Amino acid sequence: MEKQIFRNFTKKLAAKLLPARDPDGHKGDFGRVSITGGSVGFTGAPVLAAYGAARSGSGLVFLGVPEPIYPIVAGHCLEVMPSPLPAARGKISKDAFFPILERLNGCDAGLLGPGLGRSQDLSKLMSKILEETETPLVIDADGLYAIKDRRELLQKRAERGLLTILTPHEGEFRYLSGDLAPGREAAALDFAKEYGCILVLKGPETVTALPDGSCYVNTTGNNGMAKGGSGDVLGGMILGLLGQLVASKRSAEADTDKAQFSKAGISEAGGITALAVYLHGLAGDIACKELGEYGMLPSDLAARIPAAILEVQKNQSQHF
Ligand SMILES: NC(=O)C1=CN([C@@H]2O[C@H](COP(=O)(O)OP(=O)(O)OC[C@H]3O[C@@H](n4cnc5c(N)ncnc54)[C@H](O)[C@@H]3O)[C@@H](O)[C@H]2O)[C@@H](O)CC1
Ligand SMILES: Nc1ncnc2c1ncn2[C@@H]1O[C@H](COP(=O)(O)OP(=O)(O)O)[C@@H](O)[C@H]1O
Repeated sequence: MEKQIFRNFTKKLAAKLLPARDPDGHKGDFGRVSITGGSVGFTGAPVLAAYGAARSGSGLVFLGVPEPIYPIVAGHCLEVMPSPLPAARGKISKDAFFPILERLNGCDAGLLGPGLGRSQDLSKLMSKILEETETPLVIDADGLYAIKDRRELLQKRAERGLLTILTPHEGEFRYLSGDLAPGREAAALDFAKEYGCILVLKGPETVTALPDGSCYVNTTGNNGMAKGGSGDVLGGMILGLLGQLVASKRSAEADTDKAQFSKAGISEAGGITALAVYLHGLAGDIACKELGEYGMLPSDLAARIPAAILEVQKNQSQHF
């Protein structure tokens, strides 16, 4: 009988899953991560994602955006390292394939999609990247739209032992052909099993489903987060924590192939993903207490990720 665990994610579990930080660690030990996104009109999404990753403990965060928005994005980046990518009509163009691939291949994890925009060329470009890179990937927002008709690429990555995490809200889940009729948990699990990916179905009580049939149901968050940009912060947080997981495996076993995710590895990645969802909601709850659900912004949430992590760390010292 397959596993079907509907576990409410608690602070105690968060404390257990929060990755330990080596006191002697350097930035390379805490994950190099890459974000690809942005377009004219969507300049905030990639920056919010980048700060979601940076505030979650990433050692190095790279951000690739189309050349026309590069000066705006760079003006919002201090710790994050932005670079301009070839563009056409305000969006990343197909000529960006090699620079994106090269950057991804040098990283522990990549995020594709925040503010990317939509076009046939972008769908082809994203599909080619999914086929070519072995780096673990988080796909969000317009990245999901880009691959909606090429979902077999997810199964192919899974067959090669490559990790892919998808983060749709219910609207995005529907156009990925997800069927919500059986209920959110069952729907997320069906999709994760069919495509061999980790599926984060966002909303109140976000569900993180794993292909092995287990899933986590989140317990944090509030309606002050129902504002454009909150999801972008979450994509970055998942990326940041995933990068740390991959980097820790890389340093623990010198000969580990970062591309291969065993069953145990996927289970760990699922735990880290659910942890990111929990911390994202907790940061939102802290922002809500201070600012209220009307006025709090996704950038306020991103600024409170450190407070959320500290609250979980306090629980670590109480229980372990
Ligand atoms: N500051 C920024 O630069 C922002 C950029 N954003 C970017 O805008 C692009 C479009 O993203 P959107 O999510 O707005 O795409 P859409 O608004 O096109 O959403 C896709 C579909 O889902 C429906 N939908 C939206 N949210 C839903 C929910 N929570 N539950 C059920 N159905 C829902 C919509 O009605 C639509 O049919 C993305 O690339 C995203 O990253 C947004 O995140 C907003 C902020
Ligand atoms: N009412 C709510 N309660 C708890 N969390 C919410 C609520 N509304 C939205 N969220 C969270 O906020 C985020 C919204 O992401 P998303 O729908 O992708 O929007 P966007 O990409 O525009 O930021 C998700 O993580 C979701 O779980």
